Amino acid sequence: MVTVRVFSERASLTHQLGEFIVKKQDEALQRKSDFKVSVSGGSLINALYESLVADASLSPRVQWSKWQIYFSDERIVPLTDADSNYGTFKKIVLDKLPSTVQVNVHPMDESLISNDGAESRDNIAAQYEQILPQSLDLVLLGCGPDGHTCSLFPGQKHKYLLEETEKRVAWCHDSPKPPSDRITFTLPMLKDAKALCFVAEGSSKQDIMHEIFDLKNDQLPTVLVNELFGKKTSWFVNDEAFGKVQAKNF
Ligand SMILES: O=C(O)[C@H](O)[C@@H](O)[C@H](O)[C@H](O)COP(=O)(O)O
Repeated sequence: MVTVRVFSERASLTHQLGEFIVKKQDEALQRKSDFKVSVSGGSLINALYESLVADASLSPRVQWSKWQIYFSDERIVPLTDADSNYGTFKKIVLDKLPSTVQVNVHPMDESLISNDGAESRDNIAAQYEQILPQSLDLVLLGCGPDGHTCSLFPGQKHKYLLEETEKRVAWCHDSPKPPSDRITFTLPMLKDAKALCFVAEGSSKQDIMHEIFDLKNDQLPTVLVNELFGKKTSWFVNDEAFGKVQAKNF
């Protein structure tokens, strides 16, 4: 059973998303000295800016210096490339913070990119796995119109990613969403996280929301996440994305 929150106003969605994240931060900081969170790419990053930076009632409650920030998936490009999830997060969120704020961010090691070949790609994933904690306090996720999350894509060609039981970070090749070369958290990494949170907005997500929440097509990575980790999984969606969903219980 997942928790789904549907909003008609963008400002309410981003505010409640921010409240949710700050609550997870505060709970983590009651137990220990830092808050370990991972971020995905795509439209989520703009929502995070609205929630955590632009929202004047929430931004003072974000204890950035205690955050350890990782990436749920990353495109294998230099960190300054327009396609880099780290680069986008830096530009949209981190660069907007006052210069006095210190944040601990853990991007992919870009010095490993120049070597070609499968072995080196596997090594980038393995090296990223090395720097990850055993358990993240919160994993922030997007959902693509094909039902992917992180860089776990549906379909036979990418089944190896969903079938991974050992590696916590894997190399995703031939991604249907460019760029084609990526690293991604796998299900074992998501399994050990304390909480998972999806954000999905807009009419381009209508058909896939229907497939996820009404048809529960278990070939979709997002449905697998809901089924395997439902209790700790929350969705923040808007009316437009949820326009075709009939289900009332999730
Ligand atoms: O690096 C990536 O491509 C993302 O991490 C990816 O998994 C994203 O979260 C979804 O594709 C949703 O993106 P949108 O919200 O932009 O549709």
